[in-house]
Amino acid sequence: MNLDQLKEQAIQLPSKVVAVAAAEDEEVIEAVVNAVDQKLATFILYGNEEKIKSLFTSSKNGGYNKSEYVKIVNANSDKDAAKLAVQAVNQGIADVLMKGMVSTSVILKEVLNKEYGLRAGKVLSHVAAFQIPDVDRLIFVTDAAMNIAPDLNQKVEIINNSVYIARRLGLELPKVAVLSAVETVNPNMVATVDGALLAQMNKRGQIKNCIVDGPLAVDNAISIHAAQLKGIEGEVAGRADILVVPIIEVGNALYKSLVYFSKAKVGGVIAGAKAPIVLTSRADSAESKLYSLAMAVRSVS
Ligand SMILES: CCCC(=O)SCCNC(=O)CCNC(=O)[C@H](O)C(C)(C)COP(=O)(O)OP(=O)(O)OC[C@H]1O[C@@H](n2cnc3c(N)ncnc32)[C@H](O)[C@@H]1OP(=O)(O)O
Repeated sequence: MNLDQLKEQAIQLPSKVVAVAAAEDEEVIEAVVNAVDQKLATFILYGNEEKIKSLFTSSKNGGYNKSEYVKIVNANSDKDAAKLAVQAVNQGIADVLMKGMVSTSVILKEVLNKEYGLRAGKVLSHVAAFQIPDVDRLIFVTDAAMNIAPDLNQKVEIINNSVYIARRLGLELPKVAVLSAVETVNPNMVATVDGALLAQMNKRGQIKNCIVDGPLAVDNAISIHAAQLKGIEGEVAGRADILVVPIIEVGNALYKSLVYFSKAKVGGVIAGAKAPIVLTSRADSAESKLYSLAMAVRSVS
């Protein structure tokens, strides 16, 4: 499966309503126009109404002629836009939340709001799916965007969320590599200890529906040759589908390196909430935002 096939599958599903927080951004509007044209979703756009309309009328987006599929709701600030969009999802008016030109922490704080947010009693975490040139499968990376320095229990939930998304996308038994700098346990490196514990928890049935191994370095997680050179055996080494990073900085650097150095395509969602949340980086392309929307639609249906 690649991201275009994923998008095609999502298009076949009943259309979903997406609430966008602070939609006044060219790439966001381009993604919205593409999604509407491809019948992927309909939208409620929260933000500066005037700016949003002017972006629609810019030549690239071909005029605001999508009113049947796009509703605009004026908001006085980014925070207001985030709050209104979150509330729309909470109230079931929309099925998916999408971040526009609002900072990640502002929208996530609204998502975590106890009164009107999207908590579902689980850890929320980001799952990104990469289509990398010369790699024959999607590679999932988690968590590059939400949990800053997760502890062992949070890592269990981060794995569960990523496995849920991978399975929704058709991977029956995802192979999960818990990343560290080395593949042996070093008590001074928490990530190696957590990797070993998570692998054991998986063997004992405490983490289900996947095969977990760790600690593994990136090379022996994704390259069979590298794994063989180190004498690392097992079903995950060299064949990992999901890479679990120890801290957000590692995930974020891996995410951006794949996009900028390897020309990877990416889609991503936050899982574990009442509804999927599309949280791409501001610099992500309109295409990437569309893949993220497809991933969200696919994971909610
Ligand atoms: C990948 C492309 C996109 C990007 O590049 S994104 C850029 C990088 N990402 C970021 O900057 C966001 C990093 N994360 C954060 O800033 C913060 O963790 C975040 C999500 C805003 C939460 O911050 P705060 O509101 O300060 O959180 P806090 O620790 O004080 O907790 C407040 C309440 O929320 C809860 N909470 C926090 N993170 C959670 C999670 N992941 N899942 C479920 N619940 C969570 C936390 O337990 C606490 O609950 P309670 O009030 O004790 O009931």
